[in-house]
Amino acid sequence: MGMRFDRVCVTKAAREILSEITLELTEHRIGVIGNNGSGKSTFLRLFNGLETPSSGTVRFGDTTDDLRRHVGFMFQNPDNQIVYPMVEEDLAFGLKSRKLPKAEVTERIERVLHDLSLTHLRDRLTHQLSGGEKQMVALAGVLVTKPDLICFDEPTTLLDLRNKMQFMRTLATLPQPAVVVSHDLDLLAGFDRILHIADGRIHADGRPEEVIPAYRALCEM
Ligand SMILES: Nc1ncnc2c1ncn2[C@@H]1O[C@H](COP(=O)(O)OP(=O)(O)OP(=O)(O)O)[C@@H](O)[C@H]1O
Repeated sequence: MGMRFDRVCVTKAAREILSEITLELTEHRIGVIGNNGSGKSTFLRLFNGLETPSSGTVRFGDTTDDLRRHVGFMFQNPDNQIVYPMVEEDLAFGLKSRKLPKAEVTERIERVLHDLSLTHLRDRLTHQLSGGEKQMVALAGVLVTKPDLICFDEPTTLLDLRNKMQFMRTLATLPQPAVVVSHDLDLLAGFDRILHIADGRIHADGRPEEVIPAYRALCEM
């Protein structure tokens, strides 16, 4: 099961931000690259309904509804994602609407904190965390919901080398497919498919060993 974009356009303030995007995405790891302002974040937000197309359709499998239930989203800025004062409360928040038994909520939180080596942050105040710690807590908040697919918008920008490596290990072991927008081209090198977006269109679409060097060459011109 994958995402399908059919002739998707997004227009804002009378300007076309994304134009006629038609794609079927079934690969396990998909990277999205492109210059600032090219439309990458707008494209990614379409995956879970944070953005709606001005025309065209976005489907997960057969459904256009309830994309948010299927698709988890990690924001570029973790402050957009963390809402509760305590880390543990914040992680439980994402599970509230799912009406899970309390024991399962606790078990999921403990497991994710352990897997990300974040157990020491469980009782910390979220507003006192460093940027990188917040980014890791935001990742934990996505993982506890066990989405079918996960979108990451610039997930490593605030991370130090240790946490970046932790993130990369986590990404490598995630069972779900993931779509990652990043300017960190090394992060995407081992991916299955890379989309290069330029001026709101898919400029190139293929294997990283083809698309990334071509993008680098364009940037050097
Ligand atoms: N609400 C809005 N109204 C008008 N223009 C917008 C709006 N949201 C985004 N844009 C414009 O759409 C374009 C694409 O923005 P987007 O954030 O998708 O780019 P991006 O490729 O993710 O950029 P970056 O790499 O800098 O994060 C930009 O020119 C931006 O200014």
